[in-house]
Amino acid sequence: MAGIELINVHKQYRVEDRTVPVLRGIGLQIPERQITVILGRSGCGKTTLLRLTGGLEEADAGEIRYEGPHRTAFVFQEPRLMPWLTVWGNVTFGLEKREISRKKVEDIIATVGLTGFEKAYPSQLSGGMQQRTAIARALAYQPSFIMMDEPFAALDYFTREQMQRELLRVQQKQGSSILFVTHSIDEALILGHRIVVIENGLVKAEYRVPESAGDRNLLDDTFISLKRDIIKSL
Ligand SMILES: Nc1ncnc2c1ncn2[C@@H]1O[C@H](COP(=O)(O)OP(=O)(O)OP(=O)(O)O)[C@@H](O)[C@H]1O
Repeated sequence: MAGIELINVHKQYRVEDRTVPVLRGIGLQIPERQITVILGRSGCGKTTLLRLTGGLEEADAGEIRYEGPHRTAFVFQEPRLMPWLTVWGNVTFGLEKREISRKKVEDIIATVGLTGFEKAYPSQLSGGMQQRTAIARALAYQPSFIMMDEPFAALDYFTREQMQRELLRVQQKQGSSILFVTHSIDEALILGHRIVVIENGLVKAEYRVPESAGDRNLLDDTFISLKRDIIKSL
């Protein structure tokens, strides 16, 4: 299976004279062209797992194997846009002209619903629009994987719901490979093709969301029973 494989990954931090073990032997397959959600309580090591998988930090032990070409983009809780650049400037920041065509940038901006705002500055955008710009920037980088760390956590309920639906649509359209961290079970159920529950630095449980789940009505029996199972495992 193409994607990323984590084999017995360990990570600990030192805080003053204490050692804080965070990941204690994570084994995980992260397939391409799907959304894999990492779910767990606050402090269980989700962000650490994402940072290691994305190459921002190194594991103390174990192995992270990338199959195929490897290029990672990140989307964080805050959009982290350059305030002095427009939407267009932010989306294309750091990219050479030959790396991406004008048409492709226009398509990506359209995909995230920002057509007409290319010349706007971050201060002129709502929180949701800023986060859409951050997602467009990640897509423009044409990564093999997008690492998303609670990207909608700072948004209000309605914007968050809308952004989740939009992300699913974008993922389906682009066939993107996404690793998505959240502590919200509902968000995991709305977005995940696979949901991985982390506890005590280990993979506690893995769930596959049935393909037939279609447009993801969380009040469907399938989702209610899946949610019940996840709550039991948390
Ligand atoms: N750079 C660091 N130095 C020391 N300790 C750290 C560092 N980064 C994370 N930790 C510790 O590792 C543990 C896991 O942190 P992490 O941010 O991965 O958890 P999380 O599951 O993403 O939490 P949350 O949902 O609250 O964001 C925490 O106890 C945290 O204090």
